Amino acid sequence: MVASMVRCGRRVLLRGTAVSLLWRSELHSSASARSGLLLGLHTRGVLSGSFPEDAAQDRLPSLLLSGAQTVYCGFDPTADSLHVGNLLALIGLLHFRSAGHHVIAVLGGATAQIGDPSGRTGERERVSADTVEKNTVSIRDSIHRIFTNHEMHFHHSSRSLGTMTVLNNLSWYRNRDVVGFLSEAGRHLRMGTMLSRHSVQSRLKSAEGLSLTEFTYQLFQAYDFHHLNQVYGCRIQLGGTDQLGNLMSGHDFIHKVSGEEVYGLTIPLVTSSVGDKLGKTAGNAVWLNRDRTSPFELYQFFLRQPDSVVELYLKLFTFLPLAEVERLMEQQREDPSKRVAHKRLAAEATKLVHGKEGLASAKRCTNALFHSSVQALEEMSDEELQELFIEAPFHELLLEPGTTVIDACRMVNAIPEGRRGYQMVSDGAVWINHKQEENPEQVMIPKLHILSNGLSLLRVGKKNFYIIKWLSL
Ligand SMILES: N[C@@H](Cc1ccc(O)cc1)C(=O)O
Repeated sequence: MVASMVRCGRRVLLRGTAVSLLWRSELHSSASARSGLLLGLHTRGVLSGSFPEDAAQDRLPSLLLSGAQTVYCGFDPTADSLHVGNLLALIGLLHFRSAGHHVIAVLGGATAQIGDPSGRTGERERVSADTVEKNTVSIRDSIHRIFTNHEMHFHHSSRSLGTMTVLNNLSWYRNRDVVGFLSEAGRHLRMGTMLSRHSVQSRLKSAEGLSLTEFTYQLFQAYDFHHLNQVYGCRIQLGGTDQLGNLMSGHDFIHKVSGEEVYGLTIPLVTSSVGDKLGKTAGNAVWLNRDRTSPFELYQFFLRQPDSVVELYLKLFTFLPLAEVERLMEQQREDPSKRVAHKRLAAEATKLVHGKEGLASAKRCTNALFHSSVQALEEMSDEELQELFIEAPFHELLLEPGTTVIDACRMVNAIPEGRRGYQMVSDGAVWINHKQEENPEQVMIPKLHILSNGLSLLRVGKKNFYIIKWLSL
């Protein structure tokens, strides 16, 4: 069993007293709408630390109370979809937006081509400019979708939301000449400090080492922060705990250029007990784009989480008030077999990522698969059915009058040829639309064997599924 935990949650506990004092002072400073945001996020576990470390004590809370701030977080489009691990950073931005602050998601069209060495044991394979561009489009869409879902389903307060902007950092590097950039920007970072970063040190010590390209990464992320500071007045950057070095470089850079105080806030990296990033166990990443991970799979991923983490995940991955989380946990303790907490977690997270329709699809698929519901099967679209039975071959067949069960099985090569196949059906190995069918000569009957959406779900043995879409002339 994979028990999960928030890795830097431990760090928070170690420094517990100091940190909670830091965030608590914000609560005392004002009762205005934005008060308690940092404390609230820290209590939920969404924020784990800040840079400068003592800023969370008074300067940062006062800044947040002084008026709407601009907060940013960056994502490198090295794949065509974000994954569950990135969801927490988006949720962090959404909390700030709900509190009336303006948020910017930066897509690293430029930085994805450099490759961030933070948290990586080896150099990334180079991603071509074309691929990065395609990835950027698909990730931009998913970020917009998630922000819209949040606005529609999770922002219940009368307070107005801050703005949300998605930018691509390639737009400010595309026309920069390399000599100009190095001679201007490069001067604001010191080699000694850059070399001391954990991401650099750990790689320098490894057999693979670190390329110059990767080493320059922190300069780019620092410059991004500076650019957003100049253009949008952005003074806060969010990032995973592995981003701390990059957040510090941004802080140093801006401090050198303008003397302005800016802040970094870290979000815990959620890892499984075996140390994998959340959702990346056994090479099976859980993605936020439907064509990679269906709403049903995402729903099941949260549903399957061990009991030990469900409370934490409700705080991290949903916007439910803490009192509601507590109430759910009480119900869960009363009757753990009902899995109320898991179900709510799965529903909330799926609705955030895929909207109401996505959640309905996840539930339909769950009913069709695990509760053998024919009605759910009947309501499913071709796309859903294929998502559900990812491995199952999909066949489009012409429905001729008199087609029998054995004909259908043979047409999709579900059973061996000849006598053996015939015997398998008679022995009860074949199920159509969740009903056992033991008569090979039985004619395929509409409504029973063929659902009103023109589909038949054929199962041979325990888990060999075949989807047939019947076409009639
Ligand atoms: N370095 C970040 C992504 C990022 C890119 C550009 C930025 O300006 C900020 C962050 C990561 O790998 O997660």
